[in-house]
Amino acid sequence: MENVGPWLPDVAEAPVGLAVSGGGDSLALAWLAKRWRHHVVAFVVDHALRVESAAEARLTARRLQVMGIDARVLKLAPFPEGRLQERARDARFEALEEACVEAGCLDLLVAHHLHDQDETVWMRQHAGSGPSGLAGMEAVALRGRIRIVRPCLMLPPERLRATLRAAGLAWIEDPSNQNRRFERVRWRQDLSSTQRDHAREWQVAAQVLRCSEDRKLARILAESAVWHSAGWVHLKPDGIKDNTIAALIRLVSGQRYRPSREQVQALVSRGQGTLGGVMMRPAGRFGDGVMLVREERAVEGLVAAKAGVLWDGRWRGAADALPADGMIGALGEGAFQLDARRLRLPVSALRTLPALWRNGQVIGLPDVLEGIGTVPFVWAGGVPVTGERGSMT
Ligand SMILES: Nc1ncnc2c1ncn2[C@@H]1O[C@H](COP(=O)(O)OP(=O)(O)OP(=O)(O)O)[C@@H](O)[C@H]1O
Repeated sequence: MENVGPWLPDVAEAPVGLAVSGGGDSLALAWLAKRWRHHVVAFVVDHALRVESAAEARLTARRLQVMGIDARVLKLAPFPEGRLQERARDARFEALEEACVEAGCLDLLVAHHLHDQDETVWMRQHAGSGPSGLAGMEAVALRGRIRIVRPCLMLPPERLRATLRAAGLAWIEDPSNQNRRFERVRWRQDLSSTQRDHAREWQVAAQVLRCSEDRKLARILAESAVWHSAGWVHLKPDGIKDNTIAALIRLVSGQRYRPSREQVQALVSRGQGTLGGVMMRPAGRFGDGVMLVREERAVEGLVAAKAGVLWDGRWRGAADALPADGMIGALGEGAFQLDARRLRLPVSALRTLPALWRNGQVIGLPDVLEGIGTVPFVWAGGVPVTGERGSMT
């Protein structure tokens, strides 16, 4: 576990979180984790997509308790039709992140193993991914307010199952893991050991390349980009390159995914425009180069001002300052009486800041507007612009 640390001390206030589906891999990880530390807490997500899922989640929680592990079942609300696997994964991670924060966990262990990694790399190679994709899943990655840690990434699944058998423990076989409708399942069943070896070679080579590209990107950004606490970036002319723009679009939009290479190239050659929920245009009164600002048309609508709620994937309201009947939404029209010039902000950055609304009126400005804002909002964009990967170090 040293390779994927550093770890907080093993204390009750900061347990390590375990994502346990109830399948063999994650149950084996839970069993091993309990031997490694006293203070762990398991989260079992019930996607509520199959009738048996609630009973399975309860059974898994019981199995974990028998191992001496505190287990909590997180039941997901129904989600819309279409892109089922992707939606389920996103909703699962959101629920897991929320539960980790509540339980005081900084780290969440998931049980992806060597074969999962082979399949990921193989599928990405087929989809024409560059080094960033071919480098596969990271052993350590930041996601929102937690670290996702994959300690089993170098272990074949047989080892995990053998651990459970040796301990005399049972697990659940999810029927969707056999459903050949899903591309991953087909590769899981069909990849030969030679193909898996190829995938591992591509992965290692891509990881080395990705690391060095990440370092270069960090250097260029340090020299040419200025991040402003109101959620926008000024990028000097030397820094205007495809990879910097792609990374900054992801940062400013609060989204987890970068836009495609082709779209970024087209934007860079146009010199201005919108992409991925971000507007890029000449920096004007702020100097040479361009500014990247959240696109007003793309911001999320009003959300109820509940404790810790994330708005627009970018801003989180501080709990005790939010009135129960308030809503969080873009400042938008509420900005028209404010002097953006005096506040030293682009108008578009001002309009896309969060504000507290009630009955169509702004009742609280964000405290990033020094001197006039009173409502504490913290930047909570999901990923850092570089260095999100453990392999950077
Ligand atoms: N319903 C769930 N609840 C909690 N964690 C989950 C859930 N589904 C997946 N995970 C976590 O994400 C990891 C990867 O998910 P994936 O769907 O590939 O695993 P799985 O097929 O459920 O297998 P297993 O539980 O045997 O790892 C799991 O190992 C587990 O750590």
